[in-house]
Amino acid sequence: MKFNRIIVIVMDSVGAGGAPDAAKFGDAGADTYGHIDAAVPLAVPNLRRLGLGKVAHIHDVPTDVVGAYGLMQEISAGKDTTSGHWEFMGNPVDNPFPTFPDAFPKELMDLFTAKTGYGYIGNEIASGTEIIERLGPDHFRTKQPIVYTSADSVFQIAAHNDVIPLEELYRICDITRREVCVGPYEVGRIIARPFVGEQGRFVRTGDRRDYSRLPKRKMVFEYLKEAGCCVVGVGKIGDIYAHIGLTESYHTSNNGEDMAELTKQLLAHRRDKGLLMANFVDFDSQYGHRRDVAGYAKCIEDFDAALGDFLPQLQDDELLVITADHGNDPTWRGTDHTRERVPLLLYSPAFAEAVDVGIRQTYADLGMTIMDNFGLTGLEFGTSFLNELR
Ligand SMILES: O=P(O)(O)O[C@H]1O[C@H](CO)[C@@H](O)[C@H]1O
Ligand SMILES: [Mn+2]
Ligand SMILES: [Mn+2]
Repeated sequence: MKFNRIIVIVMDSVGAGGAPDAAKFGDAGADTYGHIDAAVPLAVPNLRRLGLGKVAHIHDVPTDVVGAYGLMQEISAGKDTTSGHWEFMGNPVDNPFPTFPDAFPKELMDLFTAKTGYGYIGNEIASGTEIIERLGPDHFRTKQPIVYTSADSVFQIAAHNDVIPLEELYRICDITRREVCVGPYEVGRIIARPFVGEQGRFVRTGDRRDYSRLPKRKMVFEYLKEAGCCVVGVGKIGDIYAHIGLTESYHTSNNGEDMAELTKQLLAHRRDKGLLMANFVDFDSQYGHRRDVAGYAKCIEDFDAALGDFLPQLQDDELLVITADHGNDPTWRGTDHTRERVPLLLYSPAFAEAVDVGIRQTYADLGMTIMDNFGLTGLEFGTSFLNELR
């Protein structure tokens, strides 16, 4: 089968457990879908119709499956968003991005001050919502940004909009990306974390911005763009792929906006060939890292309901792919991502039968399938599953 448009939805962090190398990450047994469903049985009729029940450990509700389904395994050295996404598009990350379990060394922070002109408070491993409440008074008093990291390869910079205006925060992040976090300090992402409100009730705004490091290999987006295809990113896609190879990019603030924008772009691109891709971040940022099981379950159910309105809009010449970039089991220890396999759910109204595409050995199988669909070559990693679809 061939399609004119491929629509990829990444449900950020909604893994299905079972990664063979999970123990290397301290995650043997982690299972985002399985553990959420064990706590709050999920009502997800649309995902089930696409075959979710065949690949995730969720309670058994007999359903007529209309999609093709499988799982994908990650080969990248990391379990962060960037590694997962880049691997989708043919660029697995060979060396782990640097992490800083003891916070950033003085040498790096001195460089931060020299290059940005700002001091800093914090410089610790922290949860973003907790650290802004705790250091809020210091932040207002000193006017310095709050710097923190996590188990991921991230340099996060939080500032209240009244202390450091948004554009100034972005400027600090941009300098940090280009001139501070370089060489051995080349972290996966610099993240701007603006917030507003009163002490005790601070809220982070949707103006978060991620500054990705640059990929070392050419990825699917660039091949598509060169071939004259549209490459439309929705949500964090532009940031995650360092704005390379996109023909259009639409920033959004939450899952609801993602679905609305994706639907709008689908309708706007009906005459084009190419890729539309959205990353739905709320699962991860609002619930996974917060270890909020009930909230995560509700978020999945809300997504499923929105999917119920999206699916009937698809045409025969369109293929929908729903997957995830890593796990973030909200029942697991800590507050970080978990190494897991991810579901691979495929659907087109042109499908005649449900097909099991098995356990894919790398996320790059998705990218290779997209290349195959558009008759492109050049990607080093991945095996296409296009011929398996019926
Ligand atoms: O606690 P917050 O600020 O949400 O940070 C989380 O968001 C980062 C990027 O996804 C992760 O590394 C995790 O630390
Ligand atoms: Mn992610
Ligand atoms: Mn995350």
